[in-house]
Amino acid sequence: MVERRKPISVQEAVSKVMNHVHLMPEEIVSIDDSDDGVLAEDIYADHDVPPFNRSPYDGFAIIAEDTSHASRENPVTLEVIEEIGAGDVAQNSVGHGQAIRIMTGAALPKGANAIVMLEIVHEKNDGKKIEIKRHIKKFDNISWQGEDTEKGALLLEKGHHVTPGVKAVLATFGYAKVKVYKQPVIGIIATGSELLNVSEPLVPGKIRNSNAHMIISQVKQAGGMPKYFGQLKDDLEQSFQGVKKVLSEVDALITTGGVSVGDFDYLPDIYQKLGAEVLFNKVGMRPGSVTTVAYLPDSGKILFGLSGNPSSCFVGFELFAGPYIKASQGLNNKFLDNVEATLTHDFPKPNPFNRFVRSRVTFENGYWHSQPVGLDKSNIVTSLIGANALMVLPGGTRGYQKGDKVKALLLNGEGSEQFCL
Ligand SMILES: Nc1nc2c(c(=O)[nH]1)N[C@H]1C(S)=C(S)[C@@H](COP(=O)(O)OP(=O)(O)OC[C@H]3O[C@@H](n4cnc5c(N)ncnc54)[C@H](O)[C@@H]3O)O[C@H]1N2
Ligand code: MOO
Repeated sequence: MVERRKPISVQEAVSKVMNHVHLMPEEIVSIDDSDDGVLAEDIYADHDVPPFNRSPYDGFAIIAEDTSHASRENPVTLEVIEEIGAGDVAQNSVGHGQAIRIMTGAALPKGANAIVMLEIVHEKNDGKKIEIKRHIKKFDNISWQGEDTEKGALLLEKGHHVTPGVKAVLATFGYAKVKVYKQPVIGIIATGSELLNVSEPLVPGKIRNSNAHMIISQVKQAGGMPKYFGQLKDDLEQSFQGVKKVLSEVDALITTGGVSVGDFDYLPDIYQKLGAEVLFNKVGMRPGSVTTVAYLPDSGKILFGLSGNPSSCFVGFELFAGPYIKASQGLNNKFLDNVEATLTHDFPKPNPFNRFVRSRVTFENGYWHSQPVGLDKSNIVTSLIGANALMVLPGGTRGYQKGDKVKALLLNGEGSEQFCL
């Protein structure tokens, strides 16, 4: 008689995983090697931005009051005394009746209190004089020192993801090198005697291994460095030796398949032989109920036993392995974002467990809408094509109806600090 496993809640399973996160060490990398990394230091503004008052336009730096009576009929004429480009500092200060020709980004010359754009002046005498036919207000068109950020401001806290925008900020403050957390190396092993490599032709009884390739990209998306060790046949001793061998080369290991209660589901035996502590082996969710997570107390490494069924494997990764990888890399926003959405179709399946339905969410007329994609079965692979969210349908109901309000976990969102169902 096979042991009956006792499911724990998804929330409980997530906290068990989070209580076993092993934070990666810090490293210093060059700014262009920090893409998609996670900051291991706070970033403060060590100077004002812009660092000086400057011109946002190509034009002329003038004293605004000189134009107070200017009009179409009565233009004011100013003498151009100098020309400066971005990077230059004017030698002269602007006096009454004078102007300095200035290019975008150049420092505002002393004496000037407004910039007038090139397009609205009339140049005369080979550019030695300009005519202005309207009143220019004091402080018009000045990009002020510190208007972007002031010296001393905390701009980014450690644990922030390095995005292109973050890199612009790092460069602004002279971070040629930046402290980030090392990427965890995540080992991947697919188990199952039925598995063929992607390049092999189909033969009766066999299927191609899709999970490994899916997980490789999920690991990358989560910020980890995938290391794929290939496929293992359903043989206890070989699988045990295979798993044991790769453990020294990885920070965490993901296997797929072999976690259920079948005769050839050897992962539970392998965990036992390794002396691992099983954190859970059944979760109150569909798909992915057999997701198993074990922990090696000696090395602090975690073992994710994801289901072999493609959709279960996908969901198990997104709920548990993805947040673990992000947290081990120090990322604050480690969990999937969620939005409240309106269900676009009836979903009549009764729900004993929480269901995570592959869905497509869209934002229309100020509201999120969530549409299930494909068949909601754990062995289905094609429903993963269009899914950009996992719609959460809490268990214990007779199903859901079009128009019901549901939560949807965004697969491509920015992430959230809290796990929220
Ligand atoms: N008596 C019971 N049987 C099953 C239970 C149960 O509670 N009692 N749970 C079912 C559920 S739910 C799931 S999900 C599966 C999970 O099984 P495993 O995680 O042990 O996975 P396998 O048995 O190895 O494979 C399941 C399925 O997925 C295919 N597979 C496996 N690996 C891959 C891969 N890398 N790429 C693509 N497809 C893969 C495999 O051929 C099987 O069809 O167990 C139920 N049974
Ligand atoms: O674990 Mo299975 O994925 O519930 O369908």
